[in-house]
Amino acid sequence: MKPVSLPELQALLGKLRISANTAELAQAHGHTLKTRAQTHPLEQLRQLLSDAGLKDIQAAILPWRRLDPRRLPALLWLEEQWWLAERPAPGRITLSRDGAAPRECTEDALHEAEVLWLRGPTRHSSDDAQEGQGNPALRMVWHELLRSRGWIPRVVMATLLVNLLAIPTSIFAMQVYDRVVPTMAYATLATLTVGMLLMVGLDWLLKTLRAHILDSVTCGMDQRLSQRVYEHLLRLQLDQQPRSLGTLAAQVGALDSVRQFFSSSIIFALVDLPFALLFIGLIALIGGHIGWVYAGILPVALLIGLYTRLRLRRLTRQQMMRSNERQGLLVDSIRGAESIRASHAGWRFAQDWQKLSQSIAGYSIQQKSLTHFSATTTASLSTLAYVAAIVVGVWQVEAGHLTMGGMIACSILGGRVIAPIAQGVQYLVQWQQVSESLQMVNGLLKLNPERRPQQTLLLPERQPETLAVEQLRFAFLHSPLQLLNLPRLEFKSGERVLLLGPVGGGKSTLLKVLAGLYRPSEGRVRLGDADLWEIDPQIVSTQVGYLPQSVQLFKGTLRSNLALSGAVSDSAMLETARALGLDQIAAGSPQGMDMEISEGGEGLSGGQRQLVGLARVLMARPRIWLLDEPTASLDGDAEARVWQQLQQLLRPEDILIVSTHRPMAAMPLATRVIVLQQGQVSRDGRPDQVMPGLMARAGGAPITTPATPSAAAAPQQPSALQLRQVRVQPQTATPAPTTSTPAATPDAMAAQTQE
Ligand SMILES: Nc1ncnc2c1ncn2[C@@H]1O[C@H](COP(=O)(O)OP(=O)(O)OP(=O)(O)O)[C@@H](O)[C@H]1O
Repeated sequence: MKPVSLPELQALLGKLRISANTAELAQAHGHTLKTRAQTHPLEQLRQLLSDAGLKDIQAAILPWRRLDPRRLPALLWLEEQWWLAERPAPGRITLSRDGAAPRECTEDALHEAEVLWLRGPTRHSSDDAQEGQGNPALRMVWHELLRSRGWIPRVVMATLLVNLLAIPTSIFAMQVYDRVVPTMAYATLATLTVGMLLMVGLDWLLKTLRAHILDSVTCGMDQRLSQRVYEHLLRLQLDQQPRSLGTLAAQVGALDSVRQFFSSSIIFALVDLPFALLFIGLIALIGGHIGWVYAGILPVALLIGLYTRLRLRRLTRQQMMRSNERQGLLVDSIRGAESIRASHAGWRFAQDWQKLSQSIAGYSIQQKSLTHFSATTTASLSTLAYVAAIVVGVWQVEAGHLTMGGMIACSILGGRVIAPIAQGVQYLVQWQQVSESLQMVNGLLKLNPERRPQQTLLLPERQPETLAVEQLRFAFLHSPLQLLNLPRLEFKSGERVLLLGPVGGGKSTLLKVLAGLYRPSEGRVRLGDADLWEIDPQIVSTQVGYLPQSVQLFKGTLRSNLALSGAVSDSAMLETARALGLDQIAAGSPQGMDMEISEGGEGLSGGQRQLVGLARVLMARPRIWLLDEPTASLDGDAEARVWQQLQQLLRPEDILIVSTHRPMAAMPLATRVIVLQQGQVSRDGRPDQVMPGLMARAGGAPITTPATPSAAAAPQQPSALQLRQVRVQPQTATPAPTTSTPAATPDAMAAQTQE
């Protein structure tokens, strides 16, 4: 493969909207060709991009069949030349290169091609969120805020009265200075004082009432908002879920600051700010030119707020990103404490933590100093405004336009102007933080839910006879790797399928797609006659049972973990627990089935966790059973028990699809074997057609496997591979033979399937 040609690279960068300086790129290209002529084109490209100042660009070279075509444009190495490949429409690919006429071809024609794929700098979630689709988080907060509007007039009224009470206070001061002090009129003073006491009492009452109303409104709102975000998280299309736990947790938590900001700022905008303007008018009425002093500080304060906000923008973003990373690191280190300890990797994690903390601290210091700058500048500005008001007041008194009392009243009212202005500056500064939080929540809310809202879902009454995929392709969001490419694969009623293949071959991914957990990037999954994604997920989950490769247990009891959805009778649970040997765990605990399980299933062994997961599927008795490595953590006896149970529970019309690296133990059940390699079916047939070839390649003696369920009792030959004792009842009524079956190791299976 030759080094990447410059015109095609420039064209690709242009298509990807990665701005590059043409001269620098050309210079870097020439330099790389000279200095790194012997290195791999990918290495050359990385060096070239780095020399041209293009940082954070991901690059990968992969065979065409591994590329998710939706990730085009990319460069293609075809016919000993680099081409720019684009996909104007599904199934259509256009190829172009400098000096050649563009041409169109089908995806199949590119089978031999290699792809050079580039991806621009990872954008911050907020950048994504700003694109087109509006601001769902903001809409949601406003919707909840205005949902029961009854609280707004009450709070506005209370705040209005509290503000109005400032007027009597200033009038009181004015009267005392102008009337009481010159004449020593104690009766007037007493009346005014009683009046003021009443005002203070009323002020206290109103403020308490307002706080109470606001608290109860925001508590209810908090509940509803967090519930909506959490439910969205639960309904999220699983293949789109962010991989960083830190980001995910932060996205859910970010709503809090948004809500708090809006519920307090709405009062500010509705009452405090208009009142500040009203008070400026009142000051102008009483003190003439003093009003200008307060009117003047408004724009200055606004400028301070805007300037601080602007400066905070990048800092807040960076600080949040680092905080999310640190959160993710914390979660990882708690979950992986054993591995960290065992590998003596603590120092590396501590180092990462230190780096992140240092970076967060750096941003925090800058952030804090900016926030302090705005707060102290506004405070100084307020004092300056007060001094200026007094100076102008003296001048006004001298001119005979203002009394002494009027001047005092103006300074009291001035306090009522300055407080909201200072508050407004803080809101402006806070808004930066809040808008970042909003973008984070948006990042989560914009991820697609499993089913479209308002989608009319199908509710098929008949049990499905088949499960099939058609023209299926699957790739994770933002990944160029096509993990599944299956033109057609059908599973019929009564089939017992073993899914084999090397590590990373796509077995788990296929099972998740079949279970409706991952949505195909292209193509369809058909459950019976309907598209699985058109069927109500409740129906899908009753018809399709899925056992994940690693079973997750949750904080609670053994009972609550077994009956995760709560819809299982006690007798069914006990029966299944007994059949799988789980009753022995319960018997070993004083609380029996109510024995406590900690977060993440701590307290149970790996095998026991797997049994709990299996029990969940067994109790659900689905029509289609999708089991991912169901016995990987079990010993021989437990494994045999599992297959026995499955054999008893499976109805003749049920479909069983099992992914496994230990196929021989499950062989008596199997009626079909599929080998999946790099997301494609490399073999598919009856066990007696597929297995001998596989075993021979794996270095084991060919074995006789049942072609049909009735042939399952046929004794099997032990191979040179690892021997495993299992006792499995054949599917027929014939007595169960005790078989010594070889278990192919993952490595062996990987070797077997190399074409
Ligand atoms: N969440 C993910 N994001 C991106 N790639 C993933 C993700 N999960 C799995 N993959 C990739 O998908 C490919 C197929 O993985 P999968 O788990 O389906 O393989 P498998 O055949 O079940 O392997 P194993 O036998 O080890 O369980 C792997 O190359 C893996 O790197």
